[in-house]
Amino acid sequence: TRSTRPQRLLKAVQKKAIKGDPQSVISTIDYFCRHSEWAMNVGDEKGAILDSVVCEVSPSTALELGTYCGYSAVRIARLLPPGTKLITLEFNPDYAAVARQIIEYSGLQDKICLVEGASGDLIPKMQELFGIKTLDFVFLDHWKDRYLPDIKLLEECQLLRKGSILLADNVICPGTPDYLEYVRNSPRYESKYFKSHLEYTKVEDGLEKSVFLG
Ligand SMILES: CCNc1ncnc2c1ncn2[C@@H]1O[C@H](/C=C/CNC(=O)c2cc(-c3ccc(F)cc3)cc(O)c2O)[C@@H](O)[C@H]1O
Ligand SMILES: [Mg+2]
Repeated sequence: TRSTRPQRLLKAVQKKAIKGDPQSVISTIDYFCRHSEWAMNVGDEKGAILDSVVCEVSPSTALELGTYCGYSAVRIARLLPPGTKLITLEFNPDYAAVARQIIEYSGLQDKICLVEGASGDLIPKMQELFGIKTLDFVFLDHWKDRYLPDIKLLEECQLLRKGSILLADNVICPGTPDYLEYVRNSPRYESKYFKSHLEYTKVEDGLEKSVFLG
């Protein structure tokens, strides 16, 4: 049967990227998605904004919702201080399998904990599963109608503390209107929009950075 797009993306990484070199894996994926097949990675333009927020927060505990092929997991983990880990949740086993191989190829497997499962099931178990109290940084890039219910769940599970940073992809395209309305109007968040473009295109998109105020 025909290969899937994530499998073709993985093949391009294994063929063209330098093993153990995260930047080379990132550049190879961006080149493939710009010149061969578009894929829904956060991409290089929004990725640079993601990088700057990760560097600014320098999180001890970081969570990503929606691993897909692992592109943003590699982007985030390559910037994490030694001894810190990114937890990334992915509920599609085929995508998780590709992501594991891309993460391993980049050499960052010791800084990334990829957990297969749905955010709604795993978030309530995070403290016990990973021995964490709260999260310093959360990157949201999974199903757009799940951003709002999942941050409400993070609040309920007391996984956010005063100063926790949420960074959400695609708040314009495909768009997350209910999430935006919530973080921009809730007294519990201070929100800021970073205008950019949909990965590998000229279409407007952006990231929303929200600080939990406790
Ligand atoms: C059920 C909710 N919980 C979940 N828990 C764990 N993993 C989840 C979950 N939802 C979805 N996922 C996974 O996250 C990923 C889903 C991402 C959804 N992203 C998008 O739809 C998306 C879509 C576009 C886009 C933009 C313009 C277009 F014309 C076409 C597509 C661009 C993006 O940057 C996107 O992120 C998949 O790997 C999926 O298996
Ligand atoms: Mg996205």
